[in-house]
Amino acid sequence: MSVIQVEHLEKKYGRFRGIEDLVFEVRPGEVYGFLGPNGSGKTTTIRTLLGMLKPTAGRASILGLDIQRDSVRIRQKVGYLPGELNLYPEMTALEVLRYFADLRGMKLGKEVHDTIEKLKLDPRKRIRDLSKGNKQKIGIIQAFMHHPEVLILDEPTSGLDPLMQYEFDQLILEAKKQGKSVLLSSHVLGEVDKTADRVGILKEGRLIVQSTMQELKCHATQQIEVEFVTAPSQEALVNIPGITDTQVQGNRAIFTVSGKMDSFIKTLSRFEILSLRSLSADLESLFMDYYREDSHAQRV
Ligand SMILES: Nc1ncnc2c1ncn2[C@@H]1O[C@H](COP(=O)(O)OP(=O)(O)OP(=O)(O)O)[C@@H](O)[C@H]1O
Repeated sequence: MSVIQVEHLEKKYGRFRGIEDLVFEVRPGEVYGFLGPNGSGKTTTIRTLLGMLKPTAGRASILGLDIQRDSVRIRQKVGYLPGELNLYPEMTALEVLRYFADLRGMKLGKEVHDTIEKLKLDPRKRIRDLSKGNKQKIGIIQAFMHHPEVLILDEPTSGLDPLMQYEFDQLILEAKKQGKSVLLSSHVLGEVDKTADRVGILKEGRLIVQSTMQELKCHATQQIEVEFVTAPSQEALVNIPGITDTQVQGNRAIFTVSGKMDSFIKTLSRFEILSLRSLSADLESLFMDYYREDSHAQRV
């Protein structure tokens, strides 16, 4: 059974499009990266799933509960981080976290204090004195604190520095290890690529692509730097299937490989090779292509 099941969900704001005909699922123990540029409908989807907005068509369920009928029970079972967090400015970080814990009938345990430390949040500071990133940490901690089976996080890492992004990834990977399911929205692929199993890309209210991260990586171009024992002739390196660009300098070459590596590796095996180094896959530019192009292709 899917943990989140979305069937032809639509939300219009009067005449204006929010989301249209959304179909996707989040499976048990899966991290689903919900990606899209500004205004593509990520927040509308999440707010509809949590019963804050009424869908204009379609249906969805979370843990088998209907998003319209059972929204109160859903909210109890889900850890939610809203896109915009409104916190009382005069309270300290710790007071706010205690307040969230009280709402859930729990005490702040050692685990929460450990996370406060890991994320380097100063619990004594007042909300009004905290930076955007530090406020975001409070949002993240409250979403995880009651050990929910499902996490729905709207742009959780906006405002976090790379070190904190790393700590956040560890929290997500730990939750995944415990079998939890996560819907993680972002407008940047790099924010979900260490944790997501699958991604869905939204554009103008519609899902234009669904893919596993593995498959997405297969479609991304990748640069491979090869050092040959003796410089190969230029002719020997042209027309290799899957190679979109080759730069040769002396006995070194950088190949831009698109898709599968198989033909490339087989061609290389004819040469005597000193070293081979993979430069990182260019996922970001693949992602930008999806944002730009009008494709409505659907890959799963
Ligand atoms: N209350 C509203 N009334 C009218 N249109 C709205 C309302 N809220 C959102 N929209 C529209 O719905 C569309 C989707 O917006 P939404 O906020 O869901 O996108 P998003 O992907 O979360 O964007 P961002 O990354 O900027 O937060 C946009 O065109 C937006 O203008």
